[in-house]
Amino acid sequence: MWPAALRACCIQIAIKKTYKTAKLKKGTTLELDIVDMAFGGKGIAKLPTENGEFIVFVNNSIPGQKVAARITKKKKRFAEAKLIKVLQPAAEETELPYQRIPGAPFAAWPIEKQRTAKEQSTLEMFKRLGEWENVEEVFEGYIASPKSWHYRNKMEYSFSSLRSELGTEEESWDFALGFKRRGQWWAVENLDADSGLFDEQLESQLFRIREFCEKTGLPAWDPAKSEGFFRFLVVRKSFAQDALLFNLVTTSKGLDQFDQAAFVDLLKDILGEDRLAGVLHSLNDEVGDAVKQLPENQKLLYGEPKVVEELLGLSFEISMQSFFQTNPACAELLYQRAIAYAEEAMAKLGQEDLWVMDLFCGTGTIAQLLSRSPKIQKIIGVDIVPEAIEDAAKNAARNNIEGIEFYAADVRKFLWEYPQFKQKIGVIVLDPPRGGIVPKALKRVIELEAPAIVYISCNPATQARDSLVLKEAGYEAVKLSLVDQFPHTSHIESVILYLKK
Ligand SMILES: C[S@@+](CC[C@H](N)C(=O)[O-])C[C@H]1O[C@@H](n2cnc3c(N)ncnc32)[C@H](O)[C@@H]1O
Repeated sequence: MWPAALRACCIQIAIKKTYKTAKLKKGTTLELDIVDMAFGGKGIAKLPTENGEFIVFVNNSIPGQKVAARITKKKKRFAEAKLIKVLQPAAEETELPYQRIPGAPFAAWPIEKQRTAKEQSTLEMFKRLGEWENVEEVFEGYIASPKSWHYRNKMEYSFSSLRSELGTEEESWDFALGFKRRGQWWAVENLDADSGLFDEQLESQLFRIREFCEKTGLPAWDPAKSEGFFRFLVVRKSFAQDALLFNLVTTSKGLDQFDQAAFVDLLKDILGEDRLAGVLHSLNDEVGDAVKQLPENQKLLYGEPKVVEELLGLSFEISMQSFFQTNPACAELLYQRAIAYAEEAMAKLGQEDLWVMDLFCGTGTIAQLLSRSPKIQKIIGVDIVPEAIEDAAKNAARNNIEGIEFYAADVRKFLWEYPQFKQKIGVIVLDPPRGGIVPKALKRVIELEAPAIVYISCNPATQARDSLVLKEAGYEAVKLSLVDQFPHTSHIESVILYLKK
């Protein structure tokens, strides 16, 4: 018998496979062992090749998993691959009492593991993309979501006449309502049970909505022909009211055969009248695959077209098309941190009559919270969505807050058209959408010459890119916090305080 060490060594030699880099082509499917994680929820597999180690990044996979993944992009030393299937879960993954959905790829991974992976990979990314060497020194901590489950206040379900079998790539022509299978836009996996992310009462009965719609005889959206009747079901929830607002999006083809009153009755039956805030029906005849909730194409079938949410003692009326933070309990912590950074900057400035700008202000949440500060004389809020600005103005009135100037405008155009704000602003709060700030808009922001910027981002990678530009312009990042607004996903929110040198 060979000694144990020698036996182990021989086994390793036997199973260690060397890959030919030429064979690692786009379109090739591989079985991979995920050993680490990079920013953005990309699992890392390391393959030995004739040229040394070759890295494969697999979206939405976690260390410890064995996966099947297809190469989508190949470079000299690494490739990107699309997750096809988890062949073997990681040892740390747990059984869940929920239906797994594509939007929550890490749900079975303990939340503490998610935290470590998100924290480390985000700091690493800031160092690399943002050239931010001392990031650990200014990092003030990771704020966990107060709720790990049922934290979301909005869901968009899709209808499709192409159903994807759960957990497989098999598709069949069938009436489906749920979520699009990961990585593609045509086939939908039925949601037949609570996903653990949104509203348990609704999701455990969503199948009844599917059955009702199918029985009407009207077709679900056919992604191949770009036609059909049922397209999307968007649901917004208020935790304060404990009520849901629905928007059913259909085409107009067959509208006269659709019994709207019966649809409302079904929702009342599912939730009970107390939990049904309102029902809207929107028409969208465009072929593009976007929800499009234009108010001019909307009819209110029941209740109110809005819900009311409460955050940090203020109350906010939110319409279907306005942005509102998806995880309100965690948003309170995010806002508190952003306000603390703004206040710290204001204390340094030492003035009592500051002007503050809340750019990309949505329904004006941050502007209204800032209005409590005695050091601020004037607040200007800007957002491109007119309904969000209408909501912002109404919300300020509702909260008895006066004097905030809200503008419905593109930030870049606004700053171009109102040059009078240059050198007048003490603190700028920036909270752009996931794509970040377009370079011309960032240039205009820099031209304001504000001594401090508080930049909130739901995509730290674009924030890291913007940080380089801000650094060039003399802004030093002095504080950073990460906030887990999106448990079970690869996403993370970050808040940075920049001071002008
Ligand atoms: C991440 S949200 C932030 C909203 C707000 N600060 C909050 O916490 O509720 C980004 C906002 O940017 C707005 N937006 C997107 N592009 C814009 C642009 N070019 N100019 C102005 N606002 C824009 C969106 O309508 C959305 O309300």
